[in-house]
Amino acid sequence: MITVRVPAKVNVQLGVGGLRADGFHDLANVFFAVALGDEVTATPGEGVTLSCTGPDAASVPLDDTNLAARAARLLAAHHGIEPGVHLHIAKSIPVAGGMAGGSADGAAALVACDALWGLNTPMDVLLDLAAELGSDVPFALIGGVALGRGRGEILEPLPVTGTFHWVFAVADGGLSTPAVFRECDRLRDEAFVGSADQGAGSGSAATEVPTPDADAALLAALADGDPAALAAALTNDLQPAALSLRPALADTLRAGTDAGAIGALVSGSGPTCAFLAKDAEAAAAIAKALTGSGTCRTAHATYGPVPGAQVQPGV
Ligand SMILES: C[C@](O)(CO)[C@H](O)COP(=O)(O)OP(=O)(O)OC[C@H]1O[C@@H](n2ccc(N)nc2=O)[C@H](O)[C@@H]1O
Ligand SMILES: Nc1ncnc2c1ncn2[C@@H]1O[C@H](COP(=O)(O)OP(=O)(O)OP(=O)(O)O)[C@@H](O)[C@H]1O
Repeated sequence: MITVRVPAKVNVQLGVGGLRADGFHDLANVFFAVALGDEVTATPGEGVTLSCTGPDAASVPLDDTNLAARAARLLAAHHGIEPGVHLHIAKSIPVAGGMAGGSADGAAALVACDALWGLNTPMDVLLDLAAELGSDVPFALIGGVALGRGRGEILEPLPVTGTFHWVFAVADGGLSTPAVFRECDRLRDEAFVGSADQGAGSGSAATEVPTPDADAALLAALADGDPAALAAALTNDLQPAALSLRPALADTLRAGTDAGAIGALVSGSGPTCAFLAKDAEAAAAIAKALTGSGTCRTAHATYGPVPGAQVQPGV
């Protein structure tokens, strides 16, 4: 039996470039791995079977569409073997929450099956398989803090000092990642049509947005371990789209700021909201205030960065 612990992520910068011909967007995506995570346990079995426990377990598909099952099959196919595994997902990461929960389980299943089947697959091969599964999956393998370029799968680990304290406000119900990217494009096209420039280009502003760069002030804040500077530099180009689809998130963001958060943003494609706190004590107080605020289902205090998918010793 192999148990792998895997982190959720928050994007401390999510710069979204133009819509590509393949339907993806080029990103400047600064991933940050947090201690809030899932555990995936692999035991020998026939074929690939799944089970899941946790508050959101009813929303997790237990068929071949589950990213953990897809990961097990992809790894077996890569090595030309028949997969034999039961995967149990102990789920703490909110489902469809913008924290890459499914991607985390995919990464954890790659690592767990690799160990269970004694394959010793090199990390660069695991990263390629992870990128086939989804744009967020490679980061869940490495964890820490990293810049993701391309559609988010081309990773460069970033230097970071110390520990940052976070609070995550979990919403009722999820948001579909493709729907949020589509809304981002729609808002960009709408802004273009309303601008004085209209008529100058092809008429689709969404395809013409240049790919953003990582923000130098944000990278310095991470390297210096400076929460106030990081709070000031947090940005998410998907936030207007998430707020457009779920206007009540503005109340959640305000409730966290009113409770003392030094920074607040929508996590990835949402609807989870992320709050940076000045220390662990402040994070606990903000989580308590948010939980009682009526603007979210629940809130968790946590910290990071933490490593990516890791086999748990002796389990
Ligand atoms: C929003 C983020 O979570 C930020 O880290 C990611 O960009 C999303 O990553 P993910 O959930 O792993 O997404 P994927 O499974 O690769 O893609 C799902 C869908 O999201 C959209 N998508 C995703 C990544 C990207 N760079 N551009 C996109 O437009 C596309 O419509 C794609 O079909
Ligand atoms: N292991 C899994 N855990 C949760 N959802 C999964 C899993 N595998 C597949 N899914 C499907 O993927 C959808 C998105 O789930 P997920 O929790 O990964 O969203 P997310 O955190 O918003 O993703 P991201 O932040 O990467 O955009 C779910 O609604 C579910 O149908």
